[in-house]
Amino acid sequence: MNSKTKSFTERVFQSAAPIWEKNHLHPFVQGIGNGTLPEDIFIFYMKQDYVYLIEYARLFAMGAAKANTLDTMAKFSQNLHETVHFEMELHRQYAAEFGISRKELELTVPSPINLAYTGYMLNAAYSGTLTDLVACLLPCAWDYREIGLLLKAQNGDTILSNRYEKWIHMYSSNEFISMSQWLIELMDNLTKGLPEGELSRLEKHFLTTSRLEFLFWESMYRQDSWPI
Ligand SMILES: Cc1ncc(CO)c(N)n1
Repeated sequence: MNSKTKSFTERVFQSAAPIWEKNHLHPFVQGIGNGTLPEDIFIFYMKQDYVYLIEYARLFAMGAAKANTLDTMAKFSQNLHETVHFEMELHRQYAAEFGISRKELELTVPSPINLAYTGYMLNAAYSGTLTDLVACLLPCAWDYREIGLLLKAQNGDTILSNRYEKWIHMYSSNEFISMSQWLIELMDNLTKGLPEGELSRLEKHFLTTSRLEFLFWESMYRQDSWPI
């Protein structure tokens, strides 16, 4: 297949495959799937992910501001709403189970990798186009969907007795799947006919945030925070 017949998302799905495979096999991800991930590690992650999602939601708000059509603006606004009221509710529920208040969640100090990840995306989004913004966002939404579906398929009915069932349920839900599908289609529409120079810049964003996803899993597993 040459680059004329391959869509941008087909192209990056292939080039990011080795990174995504590492994400899917990561002991953190596998530990969610089979329920063996230690609770203290999961709590550390939930708190970090909560503040990550505040910045991720901000990217949707910026997407609305940069949108070129009213439909696109409406979709970004819907995704912002769903992230804040639906996805982050998962974190608030787990936190409540673990006796962590909403305030404490919100006051979590982002770890170095967390800050590197959101900082990279925010910088690309503030200084770039809507297409740069979506190229950065896409691996977050798309690979979580891959992980949600994979863990569901790998673990069958045992998921029902898994303490992380709600997490798996969230990322394999119809709402989450259709949100990431919309981003995939938007990305293909935005990149249609772009010159190779621009496509490779956008691919770099996609690969960088895919690698940051890996580093995020890795650093949460180790519970990395600031050394000083
Ligand atoms: C780090 C990270 N990436 C992606 C998602 C999916 O929204 C998430 N919750 N956290």
